[in-house]
Amino acid sequence: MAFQFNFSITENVENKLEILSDTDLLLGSAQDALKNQKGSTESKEVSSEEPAALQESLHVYKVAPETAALVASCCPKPTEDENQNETLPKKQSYKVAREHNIPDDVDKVLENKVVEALSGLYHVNISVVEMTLSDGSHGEDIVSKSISSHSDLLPGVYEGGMKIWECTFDLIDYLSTAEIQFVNKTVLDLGCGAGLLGIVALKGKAEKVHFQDYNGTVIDEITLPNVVANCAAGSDDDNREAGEPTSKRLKKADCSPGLLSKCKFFSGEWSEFSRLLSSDRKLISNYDIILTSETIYNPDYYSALHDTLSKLLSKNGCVYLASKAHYFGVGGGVHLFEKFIEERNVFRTKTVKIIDEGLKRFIIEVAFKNSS
Ligand SMILES: C[S@@+](CC[C@H](N)C(=O)[O-])C[C@H]1O[C@@H](n2cnc3c(N)ncnc32)[C@H](O)[C@@H]1O
Repeated sequence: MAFQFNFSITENVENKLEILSDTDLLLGSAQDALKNQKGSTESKEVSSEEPAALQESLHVYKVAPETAALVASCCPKPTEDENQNETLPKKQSYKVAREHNIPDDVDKVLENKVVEALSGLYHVNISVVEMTLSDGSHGEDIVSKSISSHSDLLPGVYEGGMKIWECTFDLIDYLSTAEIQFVNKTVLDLGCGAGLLGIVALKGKAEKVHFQDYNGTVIDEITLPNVVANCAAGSDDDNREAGEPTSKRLKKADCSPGLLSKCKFFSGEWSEFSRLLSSDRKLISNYDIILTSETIYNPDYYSALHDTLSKLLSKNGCVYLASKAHYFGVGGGVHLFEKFIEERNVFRTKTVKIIDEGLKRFIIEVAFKNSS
């Protein structure tokens, strides 16, 4: 596959977390640090063939040859700790799925994190997380790989979970205005990244909420801390009204064990994840609601995604999927995914919202054809 993901480097991200469009990059602080180190001025890497307006709205840009070389060298090479699936092409490596334990001492999860509030939800400041991980000594080393390749998507290595993507906020809005009920439901936030969708379900009194991300680093450093921050005593809505300082260092999580015990956290590639759930009877493997945002950018993953949805969704369950119309440079998008679904003839889809500002975005519902 040709590697064409890349994005612009934004300035002005220090010490603040904003709702990001896909031209924004949360690696900002760490990248600035790297820039300063190199004493160089990074410039946007865009194709001169794209119209200027289009370039601005894209998060994917043509990749420099040295980046392509780096991505190519990252992806196909199997490493000792990566699972090699016999049924998959030999050259590709896929992350084995695993469950991440919630530490007994949840205070530790928020150590060295800066917690901020946005749209009534707490989340850790991602730039700070990246700074702490950018020395390359941390497991998957996705921060430095992402920085050195100038990319927030490295297929098979890093799938973008460190950043909060725009459609997450579209789906949060939709869930609220459509008054989607989570009470007593089992919910999966698939490709969760920051996990804000699952957190909304948790706050909506879901019975169980599971979070899945490709990268274990994302789960440990971002998703789990975000869930803990939102479960923390005193993090109820009353404390998050306008005027509240948006950034604070939580010294003590004081997390409600009741809420946290409803959650489970998983990393790994989708086929591996659904296999893990199906193989362990202690794990729920049928969800009433699956929430997923910005996960259909890469057509190469459609088969695994489709099969995972069909294995994990309960018979009368519903998937709420948020996506851009099209992911330039990567090739995926709503129409291609809907066509894929139609051909498989397992699910029906319904567009429930179109957001027609900037790059067109969609919320679609996916349910089994034979459901009631
Ligand atoms: C672009 S990010 C979106 C993150 C988050 N949902 C949001 O909207 O901010 C795509 C997410 O899908 C997950 N993902 C993408 N491809 C995957 C694959 N083949 N297997 C497992 N997870 C994958 C990644 O973990 C990543 O977090």
